[in-house]
Formats: sequence, C-alpha cells, structure tokens
Amino acid sequence: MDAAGPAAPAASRAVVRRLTRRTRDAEPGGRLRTRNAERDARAHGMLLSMRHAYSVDTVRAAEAELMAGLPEGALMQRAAAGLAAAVAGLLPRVSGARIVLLVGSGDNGGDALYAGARLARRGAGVSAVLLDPDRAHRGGLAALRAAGGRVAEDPFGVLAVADVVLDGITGIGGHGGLRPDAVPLARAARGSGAMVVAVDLPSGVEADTGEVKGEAVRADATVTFGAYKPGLLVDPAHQHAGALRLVDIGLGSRLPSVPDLEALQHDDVARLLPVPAPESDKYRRGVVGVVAGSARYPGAAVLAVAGAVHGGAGAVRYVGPGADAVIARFPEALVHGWPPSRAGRVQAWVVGPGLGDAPGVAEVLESDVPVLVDADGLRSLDPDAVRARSAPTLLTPHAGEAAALLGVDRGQVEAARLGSVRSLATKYGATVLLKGSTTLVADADARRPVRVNPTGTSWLATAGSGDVLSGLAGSLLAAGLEPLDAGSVAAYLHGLAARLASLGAPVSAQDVAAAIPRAWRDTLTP
Ligand SMILES: NC(=O)C1=CN([C@@H]2O[C@H](COP(=O)(O)OP(=O)(O)OC[C@H]3O[C@@H](n4cnc5c(N)ncnc54)[C@H](O)[C@@H]3O)[C@@H](O)[C@H]2O)[C@@H](O)CC1
Ligand SMILES: [K+]
Repeated sequence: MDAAGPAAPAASRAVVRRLTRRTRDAEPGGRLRTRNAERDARAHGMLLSMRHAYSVDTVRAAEAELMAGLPEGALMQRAAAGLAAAVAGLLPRVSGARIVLLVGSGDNGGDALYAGARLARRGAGVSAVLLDPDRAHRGGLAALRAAGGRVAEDPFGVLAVADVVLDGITGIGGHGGLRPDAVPLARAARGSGAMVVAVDLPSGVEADTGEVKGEAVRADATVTFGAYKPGLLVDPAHQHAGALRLVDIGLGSRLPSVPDLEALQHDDVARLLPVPAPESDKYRRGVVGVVAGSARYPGAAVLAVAGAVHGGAGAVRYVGPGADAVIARFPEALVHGWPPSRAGRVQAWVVGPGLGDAPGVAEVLESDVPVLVDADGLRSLDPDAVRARSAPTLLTPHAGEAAALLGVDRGQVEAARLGSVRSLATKYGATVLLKGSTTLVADADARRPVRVNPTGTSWLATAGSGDVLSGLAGSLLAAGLEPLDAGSVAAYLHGLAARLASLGAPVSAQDVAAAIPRAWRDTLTP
C-alpha cells in the first residue's frame, strides 16, 4: 500500500503545476508541448534531447571522483542550494512559509537540513522531524539551528499546518520500503495538504529498478541530484515521484557516455523518423507485411494495418482472414492469400495481433527480414526459434504476456518491469518492448541502455491500441530502423498520438491510429 493516499489536494496541485511548467523538459510525462513552450525551453537552454538515467553504483562512483577534487561537503552544498532554490520557486513567498523536513539518518537527510537552513535564512519557518536523532547529519543540523530552524517537538502538529514537506528520509542509500517509524509521518505529510517534495528520490522506492517493496512516500515533485536514477523514470516508483527536476551538481563529465536507461525526447525522435528522400519510391521506403486477425478478431487486422499505414512504410501487405475488412477500411493495402511467403517481398513482418490459434508465427519467423511478434503470436513462443533467426526480432508483450513467457505471475512483471524486460530480451535474444504505463524497450544486446517511453497516457489502456502499436513499429522496422529504435520511436509516437487525440477525454484505438501523422508532424516541428 502507498503511504501517499489520494491525489494531491487542489492547492498543492496548483503549486506543482508551477514546477511542472518550469521543468517541462525534466518531466517524463510532460512531452505534450505547445510550440511556444518549446521555444521558451530552447531560449532557456533546456535540453530537448535524450534523457539519461544511471544506476546508484555509477552515480556514487562519479560522485567519489568529483568529490576527490573538491572541498569536503561541497557536493552536498550544491545539492542543498539547488533543492532550496527549487522549493523557493514553488512558493508564492519564502518568508513566512511553513516548511517541515523529514530527516533520515543518512546524507539524504543532510541535503534536507542544509536546504532547510537556506530557506530559514530567507525567513521561512523550518522544523525538522528527526527519525533517528542520534544519527541525523550533524553539520546539517547545526546549520539549520544557526539559521533559526528548530527540531520539531510535535511532528504531527507541524506536519498538519505545513506548506511544504521535504522528504529527506532516504535517497540512493535506502532499500526495502519505508521502515515502520517513517510510515505514519509519510502518511501525515500526504494527508496534510502540504506539497511533498522528495529529496533525490521519494523515500521507500528502489533507485535502480523502480520497484516499491513496501510503503513509499508519494511526492508531488522530486528534486534529484547529478543524474536521474532509473527508478524515477520506471513504474511503479515513477508514480511516486511527481514532477521531476534535475539539479546539476557537476557530475556530468564524470558519468559514462552509456547510461543504464534513457528516454528519447522530441529531437531524438525527429532524427530517427524515416523521412523519404526525393529519390525514394514505395519499395525503398519499405514494405511491411501484416499477419493478423482471425474470424473471431477481425478488428485486430484492421487496427494493425491502420498502425502500419500511418507508420511510414511505403506499402502494407496484409495476409490473413480479415482481407475484406482491411480493404474496406484501407484500400491502399495490398491483400494476399496464404501463406505469407507467397505474398511478395517485404522488409519486415508483423505477426500476431488477433491471430487466435491460426498459424503464421512459425512461417514468418523463418523469413530473413525483421519480425515483430505481438499478442497471440507470443503464446508459447519458442526461444530457440527466435534465437535461431538470421534477422532481428522485436517482441511486444504486455505484462500478462511477458509473465507467461517468463513463467511468473503478472504481478511480478508489473512490480519489476525493468528486470523483466531485460530477462525476456536475454531469454529470447531479441529486442523486447514491454507495454504498460511506462513502456520499456530492451535491446537484444544487454550492454545497450534500456529505453523508457515518456509519452504514455492512461487513456491508451483501451482495446486495440496494442494492435495499432505493432503495425506502427512494424512499419518503422520495414523503413529500416533497427528494432530498439523502431520500438521506442513507435511507443513515443503512439503515446503522443493518444495524447493529441485524447486531450483528456476517452480515445479509441482508431483515434490513436488516425492521430499518428499529427504526432509525427508535432515531433518534426522545430
Ligand atoms: N554521495 C554524494 O556525493 C552526495 C550525496 N547526496 C545525498 O546523499 C544521499 C545518499 O546518502 P547516503 O548514502 O547516506 O544514504 P541515504 O541518506 O539515502 O540513506 C541511508 C541511510 O538510511 C538508512 N536506511 C536505509 N534504508 C532505509 C529504510 N528503508 N528506511 C529508513 N532508513 C533506511 C540507512 O541505515 C542509512 O543510515 C543521496 O541520495 C543524496 O540525497 C547529495 O548530497 C549529493 C552528493
Ligand atoms: K528522499
């Protein structure tokens, strides 16, 4: 269960909108930008390209290297200064604001204390709740006291009237969910109407994996230091983080060029989109073959073809029992009789949506072009058959299908999405796109960073949207994108299309397919 309880109160939501506006670039969920916002972002020098996340070990190693050349405590001061500035930016006035610090026994609590001291010097009333008074950061506590802050004698009393709560219980050193003494404090913070700002990470989440192994703070915003940690971008921990802001503490040059996790942004996607050259014809742009649909699920054929038609390939071939329905809706599709091998040349196959028990997977896997396997095609998929292929394979399971392929419960996949997608990619020697609230794409080569998609929307949880995604990703494969790019660009466009089509209201899979060109255009608009 979450310590967080219900959604943020309205007053707090309003303040968080302020942070979100300022940090739109830093917010994985915030990619739906107006052109003005984008211009503003550029004018302010914000990065619009790839967002990287690094594991705790990597961050600690970079910090150690950097710290070796700096006076003691310098990094913590940078972190605290950035944190205090972010909090000040959220408040209408710092002077007179009531700020409560939840302080654990490590340096995360130290960050909170030094930031609290900075805010106290600007006139805020700052109270520290010490979870372990004997182990609270000494220098931070002294700084807070010197600045006029105090240790709270009545923690629940100060929490009840707080404007902002800084969660400094644990950061990258925390494991295993909140300890029992922290749980009532986290609940009181959440229930108080105060805005909860997590220091580095929401306490209780696993920084490296995004797992939440017990209770965890549910923050309205997280101010993280030096680099994103994977857990901030991957569910379920991502859901606890709120709006994200990254504070630069000078780690950049010490971090390796290859991160553990990365999120494509507009500019990255724009660079990867297969825009035709003047000499392109439909064959050079790529032909995608779709083997989908059955007497029971004819709609899946139409939706997969819809995704493919809008996905940038030069032509779409359809093989299966849904030919009449496909042609009625998409006269531009080329329909063929069984088997797929007699359909004519394609540059990539999509197999599986709505296929039921019909054949098709084995035939398509024998081809020498990239193959995307989705939905029914994933049932009992043989790892050896996939591993033996001469061309790449992209698997696109949702959590239930991934669980069946891994032989575990669906809940286990949802709780450990990052580990699950990596395991599947290793097991099949294939690229795997794990659908869900934060879609992940893991390359067959485990050394490459996993990609997390920043454009999802809960409105995408609608029947048939996965069929559209598979057609779209297949089309990008046919156009020549490698599977990691095809999967992550497809997920990006698909999520953006859903947002553009939805604008906060329900959306059908057909609406999503129809909005793909708008998402494409939005991505390419400078
Ligand atoms: N290392 C550095 O150079 C920097 C570290 N910074 C801060 O330092 C943090 C890391 O500090 P630490 O390594 O001291 O670790 P943390 O402060 O994250 O947590 C470790 C402490 O929490 C306790 N703990 C572990 N799991 C717990 C749980 N589930 N519930 C309650 N307590 C738990 C441990 O016993 C330990 O005392 C970062 O997240 C960041 O906030 C920043 O100041 C920037 C510079
Ligand atoms: K924290």
